[in-house]
Amino acid sequence: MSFTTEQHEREYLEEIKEKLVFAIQRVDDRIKQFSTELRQNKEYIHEHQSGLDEADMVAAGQSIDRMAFTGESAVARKRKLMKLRESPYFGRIDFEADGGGEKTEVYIGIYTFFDETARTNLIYDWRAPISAMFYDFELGDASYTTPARTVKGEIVLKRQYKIAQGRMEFMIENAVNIHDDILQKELSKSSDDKMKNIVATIQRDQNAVIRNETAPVMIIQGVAGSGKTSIALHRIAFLLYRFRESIASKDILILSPNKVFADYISNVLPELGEEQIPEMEMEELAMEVLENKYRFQNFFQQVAALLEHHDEAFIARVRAKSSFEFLRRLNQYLIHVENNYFDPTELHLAGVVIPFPFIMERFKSYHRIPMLKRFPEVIQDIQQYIRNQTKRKLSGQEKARLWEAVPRMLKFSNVLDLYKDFFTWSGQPELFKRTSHGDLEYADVFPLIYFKIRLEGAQTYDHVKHLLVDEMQDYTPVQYAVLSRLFKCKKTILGDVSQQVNPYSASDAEGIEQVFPQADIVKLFRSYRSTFEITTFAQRLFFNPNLIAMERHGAPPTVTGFGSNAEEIEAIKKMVKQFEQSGFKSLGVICKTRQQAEFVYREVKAHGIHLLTPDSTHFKEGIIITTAHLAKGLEFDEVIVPFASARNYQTEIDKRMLYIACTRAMHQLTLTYATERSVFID
Ligand SMILES: Nc1ncnc2c1ncn2[C@@H]1O[C@H](COP(=O)(O)OP(=O)(O)OP(=O)(O)O)[C@@H](O)[C@H]1O
Repeated sequence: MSFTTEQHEREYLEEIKEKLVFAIQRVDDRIKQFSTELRQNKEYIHEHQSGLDEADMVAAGQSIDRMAFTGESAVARKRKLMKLRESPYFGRIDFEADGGGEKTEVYIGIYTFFDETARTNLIYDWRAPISAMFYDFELGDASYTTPARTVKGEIVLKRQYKIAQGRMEFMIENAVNIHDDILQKELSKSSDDKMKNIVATIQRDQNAVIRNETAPVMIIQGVAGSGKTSIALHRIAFLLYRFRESIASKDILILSPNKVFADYISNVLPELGEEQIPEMEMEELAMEVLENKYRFQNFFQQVAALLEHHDEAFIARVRAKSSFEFLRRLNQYLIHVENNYFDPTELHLAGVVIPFPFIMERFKSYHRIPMLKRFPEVIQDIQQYIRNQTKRKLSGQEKARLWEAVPRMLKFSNVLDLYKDFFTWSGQPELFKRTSHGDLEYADVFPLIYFKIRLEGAQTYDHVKHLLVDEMQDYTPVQYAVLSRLFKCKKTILGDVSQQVNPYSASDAEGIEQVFPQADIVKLFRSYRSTFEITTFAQRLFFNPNLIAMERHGAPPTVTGFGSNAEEIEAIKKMVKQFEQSGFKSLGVICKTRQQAEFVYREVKAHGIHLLTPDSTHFKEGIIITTAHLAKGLEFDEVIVPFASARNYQTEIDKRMLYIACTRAMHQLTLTYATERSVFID
């Protein structure tokens, strides 16, 4: 790149920064003006309170609310401008539309910056239609689509910039495939904080997912570190921008695996200028739909039970309830119930005989209403039948008799009883068992909810306009059937089938597609998180022939054996100390079980080390000791996996945990064991 080009860009950056400073001043003045007016209005109301009638008070209140809202928007605008001043843009394309139009210089940043004096867009939001070309095309023919039309033309120049604290660190002229240099730089950085935005380096296939506006259900199946969660959050930011008239952050819901993960990703949308979206865990949803009427085991407890004891009967129960076949059987049984469990008898009331076929026919005619909710309709029809015969209204006592007789014609009155009956009907009563505490097993919770929805109905979540489901592999077809009935909105569902924490109960994209046949499936094979060496190591645990590892190199993972656990712990303590001097910012010590994590925590305990358990609600920076289950979705510069011994990692579920733990490492991975190493890393 010529010196003059770079010099020119640096000057242009200064020009833009000046304009930003000027814009910030103007917003500041407006904010001051709003707050003065607001104060004056409040004072006026206070002073004239006695002279104002109710209507005046309401009007004054509304005016204050309006002013406060406008003031808040100005404050938000100022925040965005301040951020832009630090890093105004990261890319530029010069585009010539076909038909001899003018060349447009499109500088792309995290937000729009519109120069009100010149009435031009100085910076385009990365989500603007024209900005899509930055991600989709290199130099040459290009096009972009607006809601109204497709514009074709040519990109004649393309540049990338790294601007931090208002200073241009470097710029790259893109004659060929651009993204790799800057992407490599971004990926090799240390990470000490929560998840970050990736707007400057979104890849083409990722961009297609982010900007997909049409899919009613979008399933993203991607290998570990392929950017699924990042993409899903950028997709939400995109949808909030594209459909800003009809969708706000509060209308989106993310079903997240746990509170730590929810906290870990909570920075991304605010960084992109959007508000955080509401979050819920599956268990919270279950509790809400079941109206807190049942006590049940949660998913963490189910997985812990599977890890701690190899109980064949328990595994069989979990496995049976996670198949698509199970959902099919539930549906078959519901048809059986519909056809056989309402058994009307002839009724004698008010001197009239109501024949049972009439009652049956009325009951069936309401097949669209859940069975347990049909009685009011059927009873009303019977009353009408009697009125037609007797030409009089029924007495209170007669009505009470009807209300007693009709519900009794149904062979059950309680959803849980019916759910238990399902197992008798299917000839497998042994598949229903409560935990040793008398709670429902986790595997029964969503089938029970499914029955509740079908038999009693349930509240729906119509206020949710987009549902995001992360870690899709951990949910069963029945869970998806429940989600499809509760949430009628569009959905983005993402996960990685190799990262199941419960191999007996997991879904892949094709399985989920059976519940959502209208879904678009996208598969991502390029892994960005880990060095080539770490990805290659993890591939030996679960080989995916389609996976593409980043050509980013680092130290090969090490596997170190010790004579005893005590020696192993001493070595881990040393590694933690070394980490503190290493220049890395985050370390995850990832164990198989909670007990092991607690043990390491007690042994290594030192200032600044955090233990994450299923009860934790926040992600912590620095050194974290936790389990593979909880570490899922997180990442660390360095990962230590203790107790990688033959005894500790021997079953299928153990292997999954090991895989999850290893794939959390970005730059360095160390496994330790005492006596004999696990066969999985042999
Ligand atoms: N286009 C990109 N530019 C820069 N960084 C990226 C890009 N795509 C992904 N990354 C980085 O790769 C890492 C993994 O991303 P993310 O956590 O979203 O992946 P994931 O597929 O959800 O991972 P996992 O399933 O293993 O938890 C993150 O550090 C993310 O910032």
